[in-house]
Amino acid sequence: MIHFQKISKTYPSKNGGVKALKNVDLIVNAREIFGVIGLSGAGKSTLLRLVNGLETFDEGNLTVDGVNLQTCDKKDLRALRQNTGMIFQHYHLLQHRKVGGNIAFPLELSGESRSKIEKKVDELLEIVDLKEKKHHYPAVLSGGQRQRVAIARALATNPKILLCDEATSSLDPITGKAILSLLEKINRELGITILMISHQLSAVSRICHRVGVLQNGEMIEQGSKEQVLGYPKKTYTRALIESSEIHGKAHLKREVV
Ligand SMILES: Nc1ncnc2c1ncn2[C@@H]1O[C@H](COP(=O)(O)OP(=O)(O)OP(=O)(O)O)[C@@H](O)[C@H]1O
Repeated sequence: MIHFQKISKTYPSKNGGVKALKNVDLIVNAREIFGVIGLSGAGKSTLLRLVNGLETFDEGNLTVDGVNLQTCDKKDLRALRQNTGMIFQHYHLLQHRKVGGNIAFPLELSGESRSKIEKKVDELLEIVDLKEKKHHYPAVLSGGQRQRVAIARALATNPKILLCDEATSSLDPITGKAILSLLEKINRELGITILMISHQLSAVSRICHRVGVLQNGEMIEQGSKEQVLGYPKKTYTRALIESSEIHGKAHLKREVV
């Protein structure tokens, strides 16, 4: 479980600081897919990066699978990072390593034996359906294939949580859907909790169980996907939906009891 309690974060600036997050309360339950939406600059990336300690916060309390981010030591933080995979819009693969080498990288860092690494790499290639590309360099892969490699690499250390930063935003709609289906499968079959941020409401609407809406650093609304996207309470959320591809999608309303 990821538990944000009254989290605030200000970046220093010449004009007295940019308030990126203001008193954010949020619970992401174990094994759910939670999506955070909001306009550019709303604070989505900041919120995501707090979860694995890539960013720090000023006020509040954040616990991730029982680890308190404010009080934990370096050892706890290392363990938390092993337990938390992350994927990005632009994949961030190591260009000089082949697909197998990219997936092996986190395992090499954690000192696993060669035989264990080989076995795990093959297992992960099977999950992301990319066995035949093991000995290819990232440069010769399509965007969707690169994202599959990034997903396999993120899963190498058997994380319980996967953070997705605009994971499908650079992909065409069909490839994006295939990646979303893969994320859904990972959530369902491996029980991995997924926290995703996206400006594509269609991506969030497709796979998330619950959704939160950030506006200027404030979490203004959160609830089930059907509630938030089908029956938004806030004008800001309504405007986001009306300007998106999901506007008018009946399935969001039908599913509300
Ligand atoms: N390292 C930084 N230093 C100063 N200000 C920052 C820094 N990172 C983010 N900000 C500011 O914090 C606010 C929130 O940024 P953040 O990147 O979290 O938003 P976002 O919703 O992810 O935006 P986008 O969708 O454009 O990536 C913005 O006003 C941004 O300019």
